[in-house]
Amino acid sequence: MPNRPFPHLNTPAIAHPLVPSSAVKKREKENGENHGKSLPVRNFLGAVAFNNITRLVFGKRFMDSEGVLDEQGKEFKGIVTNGIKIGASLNMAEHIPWLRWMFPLEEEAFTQHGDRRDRLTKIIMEEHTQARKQGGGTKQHFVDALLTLQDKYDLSEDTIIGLLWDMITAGMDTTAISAEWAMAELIRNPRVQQKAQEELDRVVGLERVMSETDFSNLPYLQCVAKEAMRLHPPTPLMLPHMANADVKIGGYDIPKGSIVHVNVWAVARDPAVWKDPHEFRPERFLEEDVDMKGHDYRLLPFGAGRRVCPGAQLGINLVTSMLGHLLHHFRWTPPEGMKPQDIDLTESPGMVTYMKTPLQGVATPRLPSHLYKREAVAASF
Ligand code: HEM
Repeated sequence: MPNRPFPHLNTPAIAHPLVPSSAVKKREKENGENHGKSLPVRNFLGAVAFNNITRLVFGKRFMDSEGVLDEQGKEFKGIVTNGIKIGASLNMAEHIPWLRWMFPLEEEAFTQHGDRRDRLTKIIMEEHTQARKQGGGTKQHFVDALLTLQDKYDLSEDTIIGLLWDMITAGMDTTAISAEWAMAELIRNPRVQQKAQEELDRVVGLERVMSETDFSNLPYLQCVAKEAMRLHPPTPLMLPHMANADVKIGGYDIPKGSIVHVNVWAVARDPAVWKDPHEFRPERFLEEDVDMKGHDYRLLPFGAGRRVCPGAQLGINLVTSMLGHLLHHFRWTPPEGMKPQDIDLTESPGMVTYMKTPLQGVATPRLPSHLYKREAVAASF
């Protein structure tokens, strides 16, 4: 398998996937002063998504508990940022052929980027190989799973590196964007926010933090995540597909070889299949259980068929977890002087659709203070 880039997701979805370490330190100091302040929600979600993915894929948290990046983390961040930059030019050149002359594919820049990415990934792969050799107690992260299966499935090093980075680019911004849209809807709809918090208080209580095992008892929270992904699928046109045969759909001829985009955004807002499609009303999914992992064509934020998102359940769990923690720990309101309905839901156009105006929110704690302590997480295997 070639080392496939992920151009659709390489758009600048989260402008700052990491909160700069200096900003985090400052934030730590100012913790008390944040009370009542309007916060850039995207920055925090971007940092959480980054940590989630690097821990899943590499078993590493490149940030310490203070939010400071280590050397590898800085290099990793540089590679992600550069990928976003050069990926955007590839997007344009691929999708608007008559503009290609304006966006030369910059082969040299791609080669350099690939080399830099491969260099770092190989170092991390070697660390995992050594750790596995040295002790049986190592955890099975995605990189270990691939390295263990390398011989059995004849996986080249290029393939492994490509798969690792597919996970990183596909799983990071999508989850952070989904959570940001959901939080925007929750601040705009205090009724929904309160109902989700009442459920959390009933199920989790006020003396511990939520965990993934609580999800099955939090049906309304799950509906909130689903309703957010119905109205705001992060990849509204999915990934480009190619017709492998001549087909006729809805009276249109699609010749073999055509590049096809499915507008899942429009399908999920179609008044012919959704009642009050523009209303953010999670209850609709309590009334009717609609699958969102590729089986019900009214709701396809993860696509469908053999190229369906392989990280769908993981993505749902990550978004549900972010929302659950944010709602359980804090009551969220708009910045002072702004009404909930004035939150700007304009989309920034692109293959990945993020909020044009980054969400700002005021967080008021709801739990006892000892539940806000930062837990140090081991940055090793
Ligand atoms: C809310 C979160 C997510 C959303 C909305 C989402 C959505 C999508 C969509 C729409 C596709 C294209 C499907 C198609 O064209 O038919 C896709 C592909 C993909 N996603 Fe996700 N995704 C999410 C999270 C994740 C996560 C967490 C991972 C892994 C860590 C992941 C890994 C992938 C990969 C590897 C592909 C490419 C599959 C292929 O080309 O065969 N995604 N995703």
